[in-house]
Amino acid sequence: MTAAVSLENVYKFYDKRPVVNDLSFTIETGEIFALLGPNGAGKSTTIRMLTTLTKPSEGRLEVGGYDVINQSMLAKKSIGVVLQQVSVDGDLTVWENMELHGRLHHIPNPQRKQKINQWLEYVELADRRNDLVKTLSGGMKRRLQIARALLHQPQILFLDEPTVGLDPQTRRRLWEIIRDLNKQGMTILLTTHYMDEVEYLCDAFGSAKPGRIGIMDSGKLISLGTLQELRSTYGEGLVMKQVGVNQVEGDTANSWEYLFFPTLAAANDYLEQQQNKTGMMVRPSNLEDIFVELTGRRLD
Ligand SMILES: Nc1ncnc2c1ncn2[C@@H]1O[C@H](COP(=O)(O)OP(=O)(O)OP(=O)(O)O)[C@@H](O)[C@H]1O
Repeated sequence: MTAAVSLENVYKFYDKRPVVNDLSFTIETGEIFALLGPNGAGKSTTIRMLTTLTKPSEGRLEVGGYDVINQSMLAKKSIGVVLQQVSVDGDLTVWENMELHGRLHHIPNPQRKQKINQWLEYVELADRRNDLVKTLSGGMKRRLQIARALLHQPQILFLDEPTVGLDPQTRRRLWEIIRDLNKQGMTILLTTHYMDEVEYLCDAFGSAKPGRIGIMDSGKLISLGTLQELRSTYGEGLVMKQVGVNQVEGDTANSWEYLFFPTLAAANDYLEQQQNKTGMMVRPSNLEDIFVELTGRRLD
């Protein structure tokens, strides 16, 4: 099976500094893949290269089986893109924004009209079709961006931090949409800072395969696998040990040492053997623990 997305030894330099540093991975057709990492890790640059917005300095990138440099028109046709910045035009109506995108992609009438209706219904914006986009909430604008990205029937959807700045209910709504699209067979690559987003979207749901998680830091892919694979690799059981109290801007914060164990039972056994259990606790490990272990810092 052809990979939906593939990167081979990709580099991007800004002022001779590698912000993407020898990145290689593939995403299978129908897979959901989350690229996770702190600010400046190189996630957006990776998406920008895959969506033909920025050229790689070195390496090969393919989307939908097309080389993003030499077959950029075909590559562009196979992808839908939702970028961090809300890119819909506030002075046009919802319908006009969709119409403009449909015309840019040469979708003929009446198919265009039918598709616009279909996707506006899907993201529950049909009743707002005649409203100016600047009157929509942040979540609605994001849903419009998604509807617009889907209009030309792409096989792969790229979402760069799709839920940043949205309230919890709206984030959940978007997660449902993303999950449903993936269930329908859409390949999805998203970037995010949010652990709960990754855990929710990459969970095995229904009969679907769990999504994979790529952790990036300083331009490099430092870990790759399903949540279960990452937990098996780094340890499913965790002992948290209080090692001191930090002064943070006049406030105090506990400082913890994390000890990983292959299983929760092994973590419990370790705790049992300790003479002084003060300041120690055991729990199953989660994605954030693994991230902290790998990068030595927390996400924003
Ligand atoms: N056009 C540019 N010129 C110079 N440096 C850039 C440019 N675009 C990005 N960078 C730098 O590249 C690095 C990676 O940025 P990028 O936006 O890809 O990271 P990110 O993981 O998406 O971060 P965030 O989560 O904050 O969006 C950063 O250090 C950034 O300052």
